Amino acid sequence: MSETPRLLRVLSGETLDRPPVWFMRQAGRSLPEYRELRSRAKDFIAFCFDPEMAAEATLQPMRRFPMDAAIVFADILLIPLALGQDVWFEAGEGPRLGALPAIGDLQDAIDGSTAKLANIGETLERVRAELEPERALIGFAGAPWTVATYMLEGRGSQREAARRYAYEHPEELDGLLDVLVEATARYLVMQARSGAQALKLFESWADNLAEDVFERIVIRPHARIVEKVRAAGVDTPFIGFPRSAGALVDNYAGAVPVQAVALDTQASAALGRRIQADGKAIQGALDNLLLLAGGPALDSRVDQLLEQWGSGPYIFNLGHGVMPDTPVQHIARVVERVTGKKAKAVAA
Ligand SMILES: O=C(O)CCc1c2[nH]c(c1CC(=O)O)Cc1[nH]c(c(CC(=O)O)c1CCC(=O)O)Cc1[nH]c(c(CC(=O)O)c1CCC(=O)O)Cc1[nH]c(c(CCC(=O)O)c1CC(=O)O)C2
Repeated sequence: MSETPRLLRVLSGETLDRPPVWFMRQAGRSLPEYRELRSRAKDFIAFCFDPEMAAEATLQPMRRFPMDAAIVFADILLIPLALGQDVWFEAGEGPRLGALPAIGDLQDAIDGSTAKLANIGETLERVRAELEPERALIGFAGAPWTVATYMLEGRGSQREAARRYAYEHPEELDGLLDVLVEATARYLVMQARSGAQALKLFESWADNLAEDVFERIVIRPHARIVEKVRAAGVDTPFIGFPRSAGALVDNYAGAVPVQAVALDTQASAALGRRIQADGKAIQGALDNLLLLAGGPALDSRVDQLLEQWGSGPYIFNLGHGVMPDTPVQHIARVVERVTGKKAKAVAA
C-alpha cells in the first residue's frame, strides 16, 4: 500500500514527526540542468507549453533533493495569455503584457481559456506518472488581484497604478476580477483532474492594501474560487498565499476556506501558531535571501522555524521563491536538516 504523501497528511490537519518540505521555484534557474534545458526552448512561454520540457523541469529538483512535493512548472501569467492578452518575457527583464483587452472580450474568452491551457494538464499527468507515490504533486494559479496587477500594469511593478485603479474604477476592477475568478477556478479544476493533489493560490502582491479593499479584492475572490472548485466536485486541498499582507493575514486565515495558509518571511511565530490553533495548517517561511546567503545563520533559522511551528500542522517552505543564484548546496543543506535525508549529485 503506497504511503500517503506527508504534504496531504498535513493538509488534512495532521501534525507529523517532521514537516514535509518543498520550495517555491525549486525548479528553474538555480539548477544548472534547468539552464541547459531552457537553452533548448524557443522562449519561456513555449517552454511552459511543452509538456515534455515542463515535466522534465518539474522533476529536476525531485531527482536532486529529497523534497516531499513537486510543483508543476508553469507560471501565473498563463491565464492572461489564455484570455487573449499578449504576454511575453523579455530576457533578463521578466514578463511584459500587451494592452488590456476589453472586458467583454475577456468575458467571451473564458469558455475557451481552459482548453488553451490543456498542455499544463498534460505536464501534470506526465509528472504524476513518474513521481513516487509518497511525494505530492502541487498545481497552482496566480490569484485574481495579483494577476490583475500584471494585466493592468503590463509588467511587474510597484503596482501603484493598479492600486489607484482599484479606487478610481472599482466596478471595472470587480469585472476583471470576476473574469479571473471564473477562469482560474476552471483552470484549477482541470489541474486537479490531471493529477494535482493540492492547489496553491499565489497572491504574491497582497501588500499595501487597506483592510476594506483587501476584503473586496483578495479575500472574496479567493473564497469564490474555492467555492467554485468545490461546486465542480473537486475536494483537492488548497494552500492560500497572501504574501506581504502583514496584519491582514489573520483576516485572510479567518475568512478563506483553505486547508493551509502559506506565510511570508515576516510572519511571526505567534501568527503561525494562531492559525494552527484555529485548525488550519501553515507553510513557510524561511527568507529566500538567507537561503542564498547561507552560513550558520541559515542553520539556526531553520531550527528556529522547526521549533516554533513543528508542534502543529506545518509544511516547511520559503517566504518566497528560490532566488536564481542560490547555491544548490544551500538548498541541499536545508532539506537535509528538515528531513534527515541527503541530496543526490546530478550531472548537469
Ligand atoms: O518581476 C515580476 O513581478 C515578474 C516575476 C516573474 C513571473 N514569472 C517569471 C518572472 C520573471 C522572473 O522570475 O525572473 C518567469 C519565471 N517563472 C518561472 C520561472 C522559473 C524560475 O524561477 O527560474 C521563471 C524564470 C524563467 C526563465 O527566465 O527561464 C516558473 C514559476 N513561476 C511561478 C512558479 C510557482 C512557484 O513559485 O513555485 C513557477 C514554477 C517553479 C517550480 O516549478 O519550481 C510563480 C510566479 N510567476 C510569477 C510570479 C509573480 C511574483 C514573483 O515572481 O515574485 C509568481 C508567484 C511568486 O513567485 O510569488 C511571475
